[in-house]
Amino acid sequence: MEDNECRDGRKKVRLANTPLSASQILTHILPSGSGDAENLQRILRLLTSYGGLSYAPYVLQHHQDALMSMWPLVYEAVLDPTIEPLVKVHGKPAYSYYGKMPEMNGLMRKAMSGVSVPFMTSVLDGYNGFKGVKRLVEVGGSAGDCLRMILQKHRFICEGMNFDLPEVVGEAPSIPGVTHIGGDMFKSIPATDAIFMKWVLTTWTDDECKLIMENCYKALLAGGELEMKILIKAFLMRKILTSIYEIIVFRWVGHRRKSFQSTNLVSDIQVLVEKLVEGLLAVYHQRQKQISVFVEDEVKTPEFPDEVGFIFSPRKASTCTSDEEAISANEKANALPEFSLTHGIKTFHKDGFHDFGSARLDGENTWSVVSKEAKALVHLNENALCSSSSQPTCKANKSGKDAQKSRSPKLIAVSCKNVYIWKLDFTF
Ligand SMILES: C[S@@+](CC[C@H](N)C(=O)[O-])C[C@H]1O[C@@H](n2cnc3c(N)ncnc32)[C@H](O)[C@@H]1O
Repeated sequence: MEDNECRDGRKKVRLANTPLSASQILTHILPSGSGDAENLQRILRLLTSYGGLSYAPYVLQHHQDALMSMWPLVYEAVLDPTIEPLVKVHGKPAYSYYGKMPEMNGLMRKAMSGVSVPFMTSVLDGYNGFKGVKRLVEVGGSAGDCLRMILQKHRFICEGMNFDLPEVVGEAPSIPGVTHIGGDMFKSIPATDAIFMKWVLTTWTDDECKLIMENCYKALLAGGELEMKILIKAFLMRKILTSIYEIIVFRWVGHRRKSFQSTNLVSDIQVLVEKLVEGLLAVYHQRQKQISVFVEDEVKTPEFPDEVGFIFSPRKASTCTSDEEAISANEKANALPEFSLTHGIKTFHKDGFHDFGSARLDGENTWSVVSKEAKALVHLNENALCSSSSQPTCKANKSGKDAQKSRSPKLIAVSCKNVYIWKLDFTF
């Protein structure tokens, strides 16, 4: 056999410019016939390049000496949780340490680009929750890849701000329409009308997350001309290398300032964060139990805004529109009742819902399946709620404007095999 040939069963295959399967590659590099093609395939899949990006920097980043050296101390986190292992080894928490090491910082940025760009491609494929947003801040946006992709898809967003640590944005590439802003999310976040945050809260403790979210809330208060309702949507996706990731979009929609002013910011935040944490835990635990649907106590009729492509957003989102247009559009779309928040999440088990998540999900191509399942879920919930009680809201839901007003969605999560959509609506 020539050097540029390999064997595929009985056939000889030329190597040049031909896609090769893992077993074909194996016969060429190990002509004795040994080796495991499936494992080779797995490694190749991990290292596949996507337009020049790959998971390789992520793998390298997690195997740097500086990070590996903390593993022998991991057990000490149990004995003494006051100092994390990385601080014990290097005297600083991770991000402060990276900040002093330009090479580590650069690798971190590349690692995030390698995992985030393909990930965001599939998220943006199915998510339309940015309609009406004009100014968008990404908190902890690293090199700005996610923001760039959001702005490329949604031309109506006039201004993008990538907010990250000064050492990180200092080296970030320039991106049309995006301003890189250095700062500390634990201190303050630039005023804006919407915030995108992905894979940031995962790093921090509950108390730290509360602080970050409180700053998000303040940034929206300072920047948002649209108020009344905070819409939080969190998308949790389980991916190959890690457990559960979070993506959150915060934004104001609707406008009714007077009802907002009557609420207490600190306790709202408290409840909001508790709900977020509870919601994340509920979704996580339910996933473990392979149960598909959770609905909070007081849900009457679940509302799925635009992330699954139906209800909401009557406005054409092709250009930067005026605030008035945005407000009136949002008013129509969000004729929601006064502020109400409740504690506690009840898990909702219903025979027949188990079929959710049974649809086959192939890797990245999950959103259309999620969308279908979400629609079916709405339908099932409406039927279940209307038929199971004499709730007056069910009747109201059947007719036009009243139906909109009677909706008081609190929390709903849909789980599929490896994707979770999670959202919370807070109405003021
Ligand atoms: C896991 S990365 C996620 C990057 C990006 N969101 C993505 O999904 O590709 C977390 C980001 O949070 C940033 N970060 C950490 N501490 C921060 C702080 N105090 N203020 C602002 N950003 C911070 C890091 O520099 C890093 O870019």
